[in-house]
Amino acid sequence: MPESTLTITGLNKKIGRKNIIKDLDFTVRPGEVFGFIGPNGAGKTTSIRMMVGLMGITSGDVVIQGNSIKKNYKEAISEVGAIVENPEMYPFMTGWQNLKHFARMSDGVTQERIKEVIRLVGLENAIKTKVGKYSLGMRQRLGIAQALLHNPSVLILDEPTNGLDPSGIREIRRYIRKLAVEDGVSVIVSSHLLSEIDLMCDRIGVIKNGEIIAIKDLNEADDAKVHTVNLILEPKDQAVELLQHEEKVKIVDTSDQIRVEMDKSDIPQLITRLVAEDIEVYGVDAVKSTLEEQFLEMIGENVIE
Ligand SMILES: Nc1ncnc2c1ncn2[C@@H]1O[C@H](COP(=O)(O)OP(=O)(O)OP(=O)(O)O)[C@@H](O)[C@H]1O
Repeated sequence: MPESTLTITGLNKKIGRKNIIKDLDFTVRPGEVFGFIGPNGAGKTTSIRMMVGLMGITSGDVVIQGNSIKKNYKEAISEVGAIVENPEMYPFMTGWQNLKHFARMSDGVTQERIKEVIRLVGLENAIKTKVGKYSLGMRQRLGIAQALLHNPSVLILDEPTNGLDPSGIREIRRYIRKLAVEDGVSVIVSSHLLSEIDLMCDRIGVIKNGEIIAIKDLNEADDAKVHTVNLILEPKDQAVELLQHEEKVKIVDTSDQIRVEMDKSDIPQLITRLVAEDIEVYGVDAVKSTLEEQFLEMIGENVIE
């Protein structure tokens, strides 16, 4: 198996005099779900439009299963399935009729394959129902089924959870994970809300002002991650003074409780030190900072909607 299904190198998009996408570089591995995260206007849709051949590339390249989108456009694009704008489905036709209709547009999609994609997205029981009666989540799944008809190795979904309720989000998450894990499809999902997609992603790439500012592996063991620790210590002033001299501790707030940031593994040592200095420990509460908080810190904003 190749190490990466999709490789983006030095991708740039200039519109007029504005550099909208700047030197994008990342790879997506086989069977991986990659989250493409950034606030509105960061450049997610523009990047995705270049990846799926809907928009010209100013410089750089997108290589899919070894095929450059610039040099071997047809081969590269045949490996991609995508929902970029809202999937165009006919509400007066059943799910099955819609898929038959789209199957006619690509070469070599068999009846068997149509049944297979229906199973993949779990729409067996609703496939004879008119799409007009589908929930938004079911429509999204039908859209995914359509994008998978020609058996692509990469599936690209722009904001797939947009407008879905929590149960719809859970459904999409489940089918996307299944596609990646059981069928080895590489999936790229974009979102401006990390909380909606972090559970389905193996890695995330954070984009801001057209640049990737961080790539984060969500499967890494996180024991060593920095925690926010709330401490109740007496006498407080003496405790704060001691903490100020601790190299591995960063004081965040002392107005009410004492709040610090530190590695969880350093907590026992700190407590030993406090006790040795005759400080009484009434409470220690370690809270891992959520990915959402880390993300907001990275993009330097408190509100991203
Ligand atoms: N055709 C265009 N001409 C000029 N500027 C454009 C054009 N298309 C996009 N932009 C600008 O490029 C930037 C990135 O837009 P893009 O739609 O890719 O962001 P996004 O991350 O997908 O945001 P959203 O989540 O709001 O869709 C924005 O500042 C947008 O105004």
